[in-house]
Amino acid sequence: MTVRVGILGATGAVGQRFIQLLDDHPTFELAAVTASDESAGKSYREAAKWRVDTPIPDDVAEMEVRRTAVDDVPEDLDLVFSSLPSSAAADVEPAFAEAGFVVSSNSSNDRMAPDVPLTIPEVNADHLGLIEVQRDERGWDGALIKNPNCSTITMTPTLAALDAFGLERVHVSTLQAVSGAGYSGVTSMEIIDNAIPHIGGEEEKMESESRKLLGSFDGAELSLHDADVSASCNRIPTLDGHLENVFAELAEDPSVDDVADAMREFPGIDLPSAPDPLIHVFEEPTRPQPRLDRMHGDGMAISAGGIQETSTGIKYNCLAHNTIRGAAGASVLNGELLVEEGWV
Ligand SMILES: NC(=O)C1=CN([C@@H]2O[C@H](COP(=O)(O)OP(=O)(O)OC[C@H]3O[C@@H](n4cnc5c(N)ncnc54)[C@H](OP(=O)(O)O)[C@@H]3O)[C@@H](O)[C@H]2O)C=CC1
Ligand SMILES: N[C@@H](CC(=O)OP(=O)(O)O)C(=O)O
Repeated sequence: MTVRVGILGATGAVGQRFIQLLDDHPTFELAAVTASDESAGKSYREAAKWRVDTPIPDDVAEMEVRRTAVDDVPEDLDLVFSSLPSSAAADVEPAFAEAGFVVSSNSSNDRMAPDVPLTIPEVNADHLGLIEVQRDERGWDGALIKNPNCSTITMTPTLAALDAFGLERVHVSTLQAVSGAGYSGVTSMEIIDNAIPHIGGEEEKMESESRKLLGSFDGAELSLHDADVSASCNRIPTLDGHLENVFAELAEDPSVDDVADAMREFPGIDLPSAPDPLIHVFEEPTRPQPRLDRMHGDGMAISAGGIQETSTGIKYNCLAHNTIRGAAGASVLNGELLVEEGWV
């Protein structure tokens, strides 16, 4: 089966990751790339400042970049990935869904909308059922689904594993790579020899998105998980890979081994881009590390380590590649789930 896909915002940092991940994909065939009006009409090679560590695929390099508008992309696209700035995505994505396109988006707008599935396939695939609610409420033939923020997606599979012991409260502190801010997001003068203890909006996203992902869907309505989540977000001078220190309080009192087993055995999913295992648990207290561990499972695995008991529960570290598992790879995996479950 071949699924014809397009990418909205294909020339940007996340768009380039999409192109890298879709090259030689077993199911998805890239049929259209869009960007801003300034790039439209150019070849992809001309329009994109290519910064990914593999060459631009030859066929993509010669593709013409289209305007990001419903009437400028082929009508027969089966699935559209979106990596637009959220300010542009807020109008564009609903217009595509209304016109009948199924949109798998990485942008932050609408992630918390009650009728928009926010999905990590291994954690809450059943939330895709919200598409029916969305179509009823909005009168759309297409659909809009989201993957979470990169820092949220790094910790949430480990929290899902811990929920077997009754997740009650989470404190998390992040050490986030500069690529999360985009190529020009932080200047070298700001970040070299430094750490910046604030990332606008990030803490609120981690606190709300994680509770939606871990929440339950009864077929009509989604309830947020009861856990209290508090985040503190920091930018550090790594290139890729967000490392996070998590402190969790649980209803039960599992041992370190119980927690490690629950993470190791947390089920993955059988989709082309899914890692196996989902969570790689290290015994060494000095792992995971961004440079050494961000490419586990081709950049799609979550790494965890340093699991210890505390006076109130459990603490550990976790890590994921922020622009692969945390961005383009997450949207591609959601696209694969949409195909598998018959929404595309
Ligand atoms: N989860 C994560 O870790 C990350 C998520 N993100 C999110 O992904 C999205 C994209 O980020 P990133 O790739 O860094 O952004 P970039 O600025 O690198 O790329 C933005 C893309 O959107 C296009 N674009 C910009 N404005 C418009 C517009 N008004 N209409 C149509 N197209 C437009 C650009 O085209 P052109 O080249 O012509 O300007 C480009 O293709 C953002 O929402 C960001 O927050 C980003 C990084 C990491
Ligand atoms: N804010 C994230 C990246 C990002 O753009 O997140 P979001 O997808 O929520 O907009 C970071 O700085 O690492």
